[in-house]
Amino acid sequence: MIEVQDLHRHFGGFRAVDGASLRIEPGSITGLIGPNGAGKTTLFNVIAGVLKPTSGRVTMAGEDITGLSPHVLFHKGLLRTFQIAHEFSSMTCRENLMMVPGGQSGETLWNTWFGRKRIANEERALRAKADEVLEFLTVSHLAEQRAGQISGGQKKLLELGRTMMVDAKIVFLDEVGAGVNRTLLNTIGDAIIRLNQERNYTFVVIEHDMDFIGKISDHVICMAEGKVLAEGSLAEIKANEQVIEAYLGTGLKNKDQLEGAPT
Ligand SMILES: Nc1ncnc2c1ncn2[C@@H]1O[C@H](COP(=O)(O)OP(=O)(O)OP(=O)(O)O)[C@@H](O)[C@H]1O
Repeated sequence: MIEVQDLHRHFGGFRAVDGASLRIEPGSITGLIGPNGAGKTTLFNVIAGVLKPTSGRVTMAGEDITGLSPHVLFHKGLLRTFQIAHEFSSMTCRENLMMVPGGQSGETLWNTWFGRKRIANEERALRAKADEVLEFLTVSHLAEQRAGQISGGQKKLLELGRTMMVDAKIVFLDEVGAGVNRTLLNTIGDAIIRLNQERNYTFVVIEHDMDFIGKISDHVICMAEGKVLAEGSLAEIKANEQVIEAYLGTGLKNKDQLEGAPT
């Protein structure tokens, strides 16, 4: 379980996260919603070690993980997805997946000279794992395609695939649906549900698309002005007066987001 206690992240005098407290249960898929500027991404970045908190505490299975670096959290199985870095865009999708686990033997000169056979075995295993991931995500046909040339939605799938190359326990996904067509969004949603049910992944997903949140989440948390405003099922959240007010208060576009109308 991840427990966030009274977390703050300020930028100068501005309180992007302003005393947020929440729990993420193991094996759950939590949808994190809230109007634009609510502090969702900042909260993610603090939990995943990308930003240091101003104050507050984050624990994982009782262990204090506050302020640990993304690298350390990665090895504990907590990760957030990142866009494919520009330098990797000329590599194929398979190669992008094979790059994920750090510390392969091939990385040192010593091993290059003395461990050719082991490196070849490792590479074979990585390649097989990458192909298994692509198959799981139903995108085996992209194996040889350059990552820079696939669609935005396919990139999101590849980002999700990278979490499968390590033993991820908790994955934070930020706006998986932005600019992704409905068919691919369904594929991403199905992959999230299958990873949760078949491989016991825990997910926390930021998304403005309420249909998507409704489809995948078993628990929804709504943030506004850096705080947790309400928790419950999507239906409960949508009916919550404070939530409606928070969305209304930040403009019509945000209200439409809550109702699931096209924006
Ligand atoms: N590095 C930064 N420096 C200053 N202000 C920041 C910084 N990062 C975020 N903010 C501010 O903090 C607030 C919360 O931003 P954040 O991106 O966390 O919100 P969000 O809920 O993810 O919004 P959205 O749904 O629009 O992506 C915003 O007002 C934003 O402008």
